[in-house]
Amino acid sequence: MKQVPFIAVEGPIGAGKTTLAAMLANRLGFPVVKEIVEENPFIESFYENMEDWSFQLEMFFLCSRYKQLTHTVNGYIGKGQPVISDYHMYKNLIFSERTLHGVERDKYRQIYQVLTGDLPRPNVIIYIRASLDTLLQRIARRGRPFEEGMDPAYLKQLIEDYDAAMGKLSAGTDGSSTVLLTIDGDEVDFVKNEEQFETIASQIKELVYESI
Ligand SMILES: Nc1ncnc2c1ncn2[C@@H]1O[C@H](COP(=O)(O)OP(=O)(O)OP(=O)(O)O)[C@@H](O)[C@H]1O
Ligand SMILES: Nc1nc(=O)c2ncn([C@H]3C[C@H](O)[C@@H](CO)O3)c2[nH]1
Repeated sequence: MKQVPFIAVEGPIGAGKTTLAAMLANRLGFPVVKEIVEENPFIESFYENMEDWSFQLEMFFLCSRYKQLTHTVNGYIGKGQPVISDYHMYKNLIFSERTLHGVERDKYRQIYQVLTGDLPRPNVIIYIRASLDTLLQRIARRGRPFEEGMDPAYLKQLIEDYDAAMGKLSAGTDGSSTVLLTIDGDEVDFVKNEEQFETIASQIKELVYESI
């Protein structure tokens, strides 16, 4: 093994990132890093009025993820221990490029570069793609109150943004070398179908112990 396995699970809202990251961590015996959501003091206000609250919300996510990743590097990756995370730092840009505008977006981009420039990047990304219908169903079933009024057009846009961003990351245009494993979340049900989950786990094992 040449690199310490640093695996990120990504995909639009409700795709199943946290669920799959936890299942894989359990199966492979790796620690899991989960994003901080409910603690974000701006999330309810953001979903009520994105225009007014996006800068505060994006800055909170960016700073908390920066802090969390720094701890992860010091506690695990820097010591040669593998980690599975239910997000990639690049997620900050996927969302902020959509929600911020003008001066706030320019300032955010600069802060993003300063905070993330020297942080290690995942060497494997598991990208869960799913249709708008599937995502809306899962979000509704999960029942977070602040997501109840989410505009489907926002989610649809994020699906497209994710496709564009994952293509860019896998092509390595940001200077990193990343293996991208894409899962069709409409067809593959890793929660109910054990065989399908085992296939994903085997693919990851193979990548981790043979390629990276
Ligand atoms: N393959 C699946 N089949 C059916 N339900 C699923 C599947 N994956 C996840 N779910 C359910 O869908 C909901 C969303 O999953 P989860 O919270 O893991 O998504 P997420 O991508 O981490 O969401 P967020 O972007 O909001 O952090 C949860 O209720 C989960 O139990
Ligand atoms: N705008 C914005 N920027 C982010 O970086 C970000 N990360 C997560 N989220 C939203 C999606 C789910 O509702 C909920 C849980 O993922 O929080 C975000 N929203």
